[in-house]
Amino acid sequence: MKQSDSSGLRVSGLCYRVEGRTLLDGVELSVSPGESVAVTGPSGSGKSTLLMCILGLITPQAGTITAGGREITGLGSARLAQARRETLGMVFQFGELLPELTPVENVALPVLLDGGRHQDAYRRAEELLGELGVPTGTTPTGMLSGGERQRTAVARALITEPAVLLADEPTGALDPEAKEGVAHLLFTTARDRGCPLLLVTHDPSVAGRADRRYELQGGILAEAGAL
Ligand SMILES: Nc1ncnc2c1ncn2[C@@H]1O[C@H](COP(=O)(O)OP(=O)(O)OP(=O)(O)O)[C@@H](O)[C@H]1O
Repeated sequence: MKQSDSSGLRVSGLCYRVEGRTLLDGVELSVSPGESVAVTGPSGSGKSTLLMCILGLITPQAGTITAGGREITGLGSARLAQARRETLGMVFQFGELLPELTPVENVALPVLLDGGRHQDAYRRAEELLGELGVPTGTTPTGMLSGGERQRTAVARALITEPAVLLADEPTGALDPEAKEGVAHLLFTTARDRGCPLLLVTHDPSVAGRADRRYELQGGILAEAGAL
């Protein structure tokens, strides 16, 4: 894991409005290294929008975001893309993997795209997939089970040794057994690697695994049960 400073992930005064709707209204959030935070809230309340702001894929109207000691907000597009690649790991609901590539190829891809050595990228991808219990043969990723695909997505998020791990409904497309496996993997991985985990979910049992739980509603992020 690249050394993050003690701040982990820090979101301060974050505001995002779109088409006259305020989705984020002065959101404050800190996640320490090794700590996990789950965000729940009604559909359309802006949970994914919060993650998109942290990823720098959309620009908030106000506020600052610091990840691993690096300020994400206010960077130009090239430096933002670099900061995203080096600092943030993201797991999406449907993995967002290339189905025709093998799991090793999918996991190695971020390193190769960043100019890393082919041999190192493949070796590290195989190691990670082995640790996470995914077959490393020649089977295309699209033919794996849903749980194996999500484990591959977790491995891909981890290969760059991100300072912060983000997940948007990472178990939303899984059956109950696979869901438990992937949720367990995400939370233990974050804790064991000392990586802050910010996870968005509709699933109370997944949210219940987090160290802290928040609800986003009407633009306000508050501790679960406080709204
Ligand atoms: N660029 C945009 N233009 C118009 N509306 C937008 C834009 N971006 C987001 N929205 C709207 O903002 C709202 C919040 O979307 P978001 O995906 O963040 O919600 P969510 O809480 O993650 O929802 P879900 O739980 O259903 O995934 C939605 O109503 C969405 O349609």
